[in-house]
Amino acid sequence: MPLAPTLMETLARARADLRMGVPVVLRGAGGAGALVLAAETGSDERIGLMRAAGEVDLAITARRAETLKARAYDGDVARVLLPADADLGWVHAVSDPKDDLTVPMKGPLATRRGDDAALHRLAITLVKSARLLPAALVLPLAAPEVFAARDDLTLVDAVAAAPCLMTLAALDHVVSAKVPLRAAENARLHIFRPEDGSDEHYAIEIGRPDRAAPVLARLHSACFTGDLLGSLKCDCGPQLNAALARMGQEGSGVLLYLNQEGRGIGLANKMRAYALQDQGFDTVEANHRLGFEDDERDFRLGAEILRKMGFDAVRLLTNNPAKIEMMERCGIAVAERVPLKVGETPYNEAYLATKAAKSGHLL
Ligand SMILES: Nc1nc2c(ncn2[C@@H]2O[C@H](COP(=O)(O)OP(=O)(O)OP(=O)(O)O)[C@@H](O)[C@H]2O)c(=O)[nH]1
Ligand SMILES: [Zn+2]
Repeated sequence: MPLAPTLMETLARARADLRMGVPVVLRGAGGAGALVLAAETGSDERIGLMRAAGEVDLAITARRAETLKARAYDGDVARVLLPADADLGWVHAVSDPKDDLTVPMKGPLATRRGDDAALHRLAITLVKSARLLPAALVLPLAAPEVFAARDDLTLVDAVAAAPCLMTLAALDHVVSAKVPLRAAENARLHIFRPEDGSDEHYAIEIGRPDRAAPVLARLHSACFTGDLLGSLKCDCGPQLNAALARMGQEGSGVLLYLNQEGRGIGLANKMRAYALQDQGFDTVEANHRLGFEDDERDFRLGAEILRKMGFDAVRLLTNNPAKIEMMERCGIAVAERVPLKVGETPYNEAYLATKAAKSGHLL
């Protein structure tokens, strides 16, 4: 049925449903499946209905389980059993670390072992890609198709979805036009749109860089607080301006503005991480307590956009060795690293020191 949504399009629907607090159905190997509800957006009523239908687990990441001192028997995932009186407040307390210090969970939390956790893992991948807290309620279903049809829920083929979610979606060049900038009057803005319905990304091309030589390039990840508000908590705004200024001085360059806010966890989760930093945790610890890895960005994206624009070698403006490694691995040669040390303030001194100590940032 060519008019029916493809798997990738169904996944985009599933993400939108989860963000709204609507459950989705996964069909697993062998025909059995699961009903999935994001912990962050689920309601007491829907949780109650799920519990009435069977035994519900709360899937969390091993990172979050570590903070909660719960055993993760499934490697990167833990399946927490719901106590008899578990309600929405309990679900939020397990999935959101905001009150960990003031109202510690009365543990120990019991976790499931044995059987297969593939659907729980996929549930977490889906809620993460919806930029929600990485925690999901999962109810096993014997007949997923029947369940999905009854309540008109999005049905996802979980076996095919797992590899699909690992694959970088194709990017379409939508449009480009001149945008004269303070830093460089001869600038063009290009818009790239991923075919999986996720956020668009931008490229700012300064001058007409020679495609046969390494281009001065910056892979900038969106930072609403730093880029737009002038936050002193990070160095993003000054880095953005300094990179464009350098390209303007040299007369050519390309700045990719990647919509990977908060190192890929989204602005709401980044603000949750900031709130944890107010409690004394550093930038890496805060991500871990929320259940995320230090850095959830996919830098294949940057490489793909560069390639689409005709570049295969860069002089990369960065202090982050992971970006250099990723570029090389994706087939973009890094002819030179150009350091970008600007924007240090008393407020971001500890943040920059943590990045150097824990994420290997070059000083
Ligand atoms: N999760 C999280 N994200 C943050 C925090 N502070 C800044 N960010 C995000 O981190 C990203 C910064 O990206 P980049 O400017 O590429 O920084 P980088 O990885 O250190 O690399 P270079 O600047 O190239 O050296 C942006 O997406 C910010 O929104 C934080 O405390 N927690
Ligand atoms: Zn920032």
